[in-house]
Parts: sequence; structure tokens; C-alpha cells
Amino acid sequence: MSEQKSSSFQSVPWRVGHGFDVHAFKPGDHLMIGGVRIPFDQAFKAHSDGDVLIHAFCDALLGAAGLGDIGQHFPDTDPAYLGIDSTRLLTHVHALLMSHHWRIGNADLTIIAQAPRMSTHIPAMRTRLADLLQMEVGALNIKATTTERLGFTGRGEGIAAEAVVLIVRTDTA
Ligand SMILES: Nc1ccn([C@@H]2O[C@H](COP(=O)(O)O)[C@@H](O)[C@H]2O)c(=O)n1
Ligand SMILES: C[C@@]1(CO)OP(=O)(O)OP(=O)(O)OC[C@H]1O
Repeated sequence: MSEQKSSSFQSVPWRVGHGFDVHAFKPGDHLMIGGVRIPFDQAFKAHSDGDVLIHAFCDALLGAAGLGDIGQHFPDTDPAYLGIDSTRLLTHVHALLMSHHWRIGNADLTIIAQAPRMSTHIPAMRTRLADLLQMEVGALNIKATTTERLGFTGRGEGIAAEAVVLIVRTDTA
């Protein structure tokens, strides 16, 4: 690769990232998803509050910026993160991105769950996360799908989430 092509790659002002996470269920009475408490007859098995959507979102942001993954930044062996509210992890990841001169362009998040029904909770999730990240709600889409009763999500053993993000440089003209 020529010197010119190499340096023009370095100056690309946007990057994409993808995140994926899964948490299994245990007996309980609520789930935290997208920073919102959802009454349910199960809870997440996790070191933190188990917010699978926020974890996928953090991984997408870290991936886009080339900054590793959530487990490297917040190890599940560290008692500091036991039961932690995952919105605090997202706030930390966002601050890290901003310190590396990135802002979030847009994000598209997907919850993969047979139950509970997410549609009534999605507006609250979008507002909560957009407020935390100082983003327009319109740039933070959240959607849900079942897997038509197939696989571990379809059997009601847990929930998965995926996230795709675009991040934009803040230090280019
Ligand atoms: N846990 C879920 C899953 C889905 N939805 C909504 O239902 C629509 C249909 O889902 P399919 O899996 O049949 O595609 C979907 O578009 C979601 O809006 C939901 O609210 N909660
Ligand atoms: C969020 C962290 C924080 O300790 O723990 P978990 O709640 O277990 O979640 P996971 O997505 O399995 O891994 C990232 C962890 O480091």
C-alpha cells in the first residue's frame, strides 16, 4: 500500500461497530433492559445488573473505536462491578470514546426475546439512553424480535441483543 493510501485510511472520519450479548434467566421478578426496569417472572444471571442491550451497545462502541470489549474494561471477576447498574458502564464507555475524539453518529439496537413484550418499553429505553448519551432520540433506534420460538431465546432460556453503531471523529474539519 502506498504512503498516501495508508495515511488517507487513518483520516477516515467515521467507523462502524457491532456488538452482541446474551444473558440467561434465573428465577426473579424483573429485567433491566436498555436502562429500564421491566417486571417479569425471571431475572438475568449476570455479574452486573445483566442489561444485555447496554452490554451489546458498549461492545459496538468499543469495537468501532478499536478499544477492545466490555469484559476487558469491566472484568466480571472484579467485585466493583457486582450488581452494577449498566447505565454506569455505558456512561464510562461514552466518556472514553469522547476522550479519543469520537462521537456517536447513530445506533441501531435489537433485542432478541420471545418474552416479555418489549414494544411498550422501547420508547422509555430510547429516551433513557439518548439522555445519558446526549443524543437525539431519532439517532438511537431500538427494536425487538422473537425467534418464532426457535433456539434458546425461543425456548425462553434467556435474551440476546445486537447493536450496530456509527461513530464520527470530532477533531476533523
Ligand atoms: N419480545 C418482543 C418481540 C417482538 N416484539 C414486537 O413484535 C413484532 C413482531 O415480532 P416477530 O418476532 O414476530 O417479528 C416486532 O416487530 C416487535 O415490534 C416485541 O415487542 N417484543
Ligand atoms: C458487564 C460485566 C461486568 O462485570 O459482567 P456481566 O454482567 O456478567 O455481563 P457480560 O456481558 O457477560 O460481560 C461483561 C462483564 O464484564
